[in-house]
Amino acid sequence: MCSMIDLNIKSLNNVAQSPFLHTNVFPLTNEDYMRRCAPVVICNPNSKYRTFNGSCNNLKVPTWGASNTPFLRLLNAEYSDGIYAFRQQSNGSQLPGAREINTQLFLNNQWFDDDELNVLLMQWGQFIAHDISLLKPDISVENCCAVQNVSKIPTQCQNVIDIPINDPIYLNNNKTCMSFNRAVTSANFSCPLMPATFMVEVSQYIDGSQIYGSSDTMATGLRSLINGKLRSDIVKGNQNTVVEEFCPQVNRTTSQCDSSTNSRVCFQAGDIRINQNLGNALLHNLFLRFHNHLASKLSYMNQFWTDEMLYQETRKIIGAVIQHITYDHYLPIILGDTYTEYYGLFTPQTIYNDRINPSTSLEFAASSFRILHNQIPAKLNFIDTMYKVAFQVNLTDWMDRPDLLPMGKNVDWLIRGLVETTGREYQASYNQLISNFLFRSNLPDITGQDLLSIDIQRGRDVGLPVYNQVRSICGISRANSFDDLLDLIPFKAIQILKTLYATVHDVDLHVGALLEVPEEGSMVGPTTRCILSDSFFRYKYGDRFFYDVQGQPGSFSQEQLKTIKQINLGHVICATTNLFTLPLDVFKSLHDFSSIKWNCDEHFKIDLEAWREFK
Ligand code: HEM
Ligand SMILES: [Ca+2]
Repeated sequence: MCSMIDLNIKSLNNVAQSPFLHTNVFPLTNEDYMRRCAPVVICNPNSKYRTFNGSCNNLKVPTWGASNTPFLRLLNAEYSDGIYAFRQQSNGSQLPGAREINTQLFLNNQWFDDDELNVLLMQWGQFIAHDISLLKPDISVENCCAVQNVSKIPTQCQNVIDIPINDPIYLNNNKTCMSFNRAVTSANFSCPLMPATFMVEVSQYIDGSQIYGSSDTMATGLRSLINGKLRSDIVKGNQNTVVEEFCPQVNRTTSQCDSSTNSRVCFQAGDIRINQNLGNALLHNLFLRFHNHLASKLSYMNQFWTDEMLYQETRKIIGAVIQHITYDHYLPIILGDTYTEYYGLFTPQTIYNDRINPSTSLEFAASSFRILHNQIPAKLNFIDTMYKVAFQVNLTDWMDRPDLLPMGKNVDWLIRGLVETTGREYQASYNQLISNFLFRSNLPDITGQDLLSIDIQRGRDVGLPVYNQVRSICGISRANSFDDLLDLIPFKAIQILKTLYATVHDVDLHVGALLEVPEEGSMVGPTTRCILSDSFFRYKYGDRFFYDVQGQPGSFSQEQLKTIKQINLGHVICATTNLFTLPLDVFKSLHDFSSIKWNCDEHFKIDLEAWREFK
């Protein structure tokens, strides 16, 4: 385990880049934190296991990718004062309001075509997002709208979202303000830097930190310390038979849960967002069960293994499974399979490169990966064993309230719902409910929020570069006029952009990217695809513990790798629920239910023989 520093500054000058970015010039600020504030860390190069916070993965720059270190900037910060104030248009005027943009460009664009892909695909994306990124808003003032008339508006409340007077949804509520809290900066971590620098508060590698936690203390608190298992709540049936296992619960009044909602259940996991919505809470619960299931099997096989060995070996397998599902099953659908293969995101074996910075980029976290917010459905289906929709809930009615999950057969019914409900087709809009009624809370002034406006505003908060600049760093020609955008954005949308922005150089990254039409075979536009690929390239080639890297102290044996490569999300579902059958490709729903003949017992069995150790 690491303690204090051993930072080799020289190695920072020698970074390698992904093949997706067409530039060799990167912001100098990327190194400021490393030079001025990074703690000294001494690593054990022989450790077989990852640290919880991600440090010591890169032995030359041990803090790369660690929790509580800054986001990477691919391009310079865009602030009107060069430091922290929101960007202005090129003619010095204010940018169009984020909500104004949503109402003019996106709100009425929703259509209802379904895809053959299912809602589980969306949910996997969010689960991964929480593994690699957490940018916390400064919520020391809860409702920023309430402090707009005070003589000195608190800094984090100075950029609330204006609601236009003719807003189609909020019109009747006399709402003029939507609360927005700016994100905490490195100054909150005793490291004031200029321009504003933002910190990732989770381990940035794809390592299951949302399950296990991103610090030693958090990880220990989640362990049972018996037979390698995680702490859990067992819900018992009538005859005291064990029926279901859930993540442990904590009191709602803790910071983990929003006490303003009238709900009972508050789960605990490695990531504070576990309770944010039912689908996310569901995946967390399945992975907790999966961990405990694998730990039991390993312990039965290797009875002399200690709790620590069982826990760490299981954690290692779970991290590998998450990476395997992400790179081999999820990304080819999102980015296109020919593309992922061509650019080495989908390869038989990863060669680790210690010059690749594995950190999460701001462009990725504050915009590009959030483009997939457009996959979120308005409603979730709970589907029974007869494949009938037992009931339906609005996703936004259950934000921060996972109460439904431990009731009746809801775990089974919801996972069947995610698998059997077709997803939202790629489109330049978010669904109506998430665009208007996100976090509808009991507070009198807040009738609802708009995720798309928040995403646009968050981009400005962290000083994201404009759309045109990101296009060019991605090798797409820089537009000189609005009409040059016609290569990627539909004509009608460009006409509206002209009414909103002063010039084409002012268009926000999130706005331009969401309007782009995806290329054949991919689910996102070319600019988004470039930034997503850049990040997933970093998380793969910059991770010394990536599951198929060979020659490291913790590398899997060939036999073990073979087993991991056979596992998909279907195996996880079969091992942790009462479902008997699944589609073979678990991210695709089958409209014809009679064709679902893939039995859990036959097709989704896991054999851990490769982990048997002979003493
Ligand atoms: C299930 C529905 C989802 C809900 C309700 C939801 C909601 C949210 C909210 C409220 C935020 C924070 C906004 C802010 O204050 O800046 C956020 C951030 C984010 N979301 Fe989602 N989201 C969902 C699904 C997804 C999906 C499917 C993806 C990607 C595939 C995704 C990727 C992200 C990312 C990357 C962030 C930034 C994380 C950070 O750095 O803190 N989300 N989401
Ligand atoms: Ca992580």
